[in-house]
Amino acid sequence: MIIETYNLTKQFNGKGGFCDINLTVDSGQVFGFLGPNGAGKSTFVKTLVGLLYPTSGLAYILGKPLGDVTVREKIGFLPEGFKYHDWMTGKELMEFHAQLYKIKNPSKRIEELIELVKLKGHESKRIKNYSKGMQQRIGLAIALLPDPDVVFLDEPTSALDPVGRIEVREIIKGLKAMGKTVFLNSHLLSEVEMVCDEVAIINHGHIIAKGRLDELLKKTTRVEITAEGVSSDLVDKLSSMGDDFQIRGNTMVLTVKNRDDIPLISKIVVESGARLYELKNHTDSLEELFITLLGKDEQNADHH
Ligand SMILES: Nc1ncnc2c1ncn2[C@@H]1O[C@H](COP(=O)(O)OP(=O)(O)OP(=O)(O)O)[C@@H](O)[C@H]1O
Repeated sequence: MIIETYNLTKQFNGKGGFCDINLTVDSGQVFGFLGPNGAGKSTFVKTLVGLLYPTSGLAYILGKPLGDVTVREKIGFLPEGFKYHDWMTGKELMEFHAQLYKIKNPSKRIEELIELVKLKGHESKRIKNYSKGMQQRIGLAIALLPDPDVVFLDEPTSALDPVGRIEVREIIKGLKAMGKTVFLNSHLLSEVEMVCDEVAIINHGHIIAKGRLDELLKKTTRVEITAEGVSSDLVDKLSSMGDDFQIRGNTMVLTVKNRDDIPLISKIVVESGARLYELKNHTDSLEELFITLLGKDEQNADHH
């Protein structure tokens, strides 16, 4: 296990931050940590990389407790909106960070990374002349300098244009292919949907959903059935098969946990004697799931 947290909590004078987070991230995963602004994503990552001290709970990175110095050498971190020494050139900035990481003979590594983040030809320009996207990419190269086993990226694409986003997405996929674990903080859901294996959704410092992306999305298949001659018996049966059952005229709508329930639903409708005109299903995108879960959490909220 690369990351394990047990009731990990960080609060600032009893407020903000995050609370009782239990997460595990397997080796080689791209893990998406999602939540609206102020949900606690950055505080969580800063706590994991050792920049903030937790209020309570336990966590292990690469099997070692938080703050272990040997682990810090194997962690890469791209902070959100980091302000670099902008009078330095890209190459100087990387050399400076290589020194901090105590990397011996870093020239080859620096060259490879500059290539990887597509800054070849720009390495002798000063950071202040870099575009936001280039600054983000040099930050990514710095995060990768120690050849980390796990890399934490806090909103790596928020400053980027669509082309830059695709490039960062490709880099993340490349890291995964190299067997690295990537922990990605983001509020850009479609991005996460394209690269992540597992996600956790955080709201007001609490996890409101987590799991494999494909399974979370499977859980919310909306089925719309249009039929005539619907008996009350059929209504009873269908309403017990899923959540949020509604009936409007000839149309019944329900949410089923498992997409594989759909053939069964059509069988039940037909066998009840009703005439089935249409059966549509719609699996939520991550964005729709996110909005639904946040909405439910706000309704049930007793934590804010
Ligand atoms: N140093 C601090 N002192 C006091 N409160 C803080 C501090 N840092 C963060 N918070 C509070 O903790 C909560 C979580 O903030 P955090 O920055 O972790 O959220 P986030 O999900 O990363 O949001 P964003 O996407 O806007 O960066 C917020 O309510 C924030 O105001």
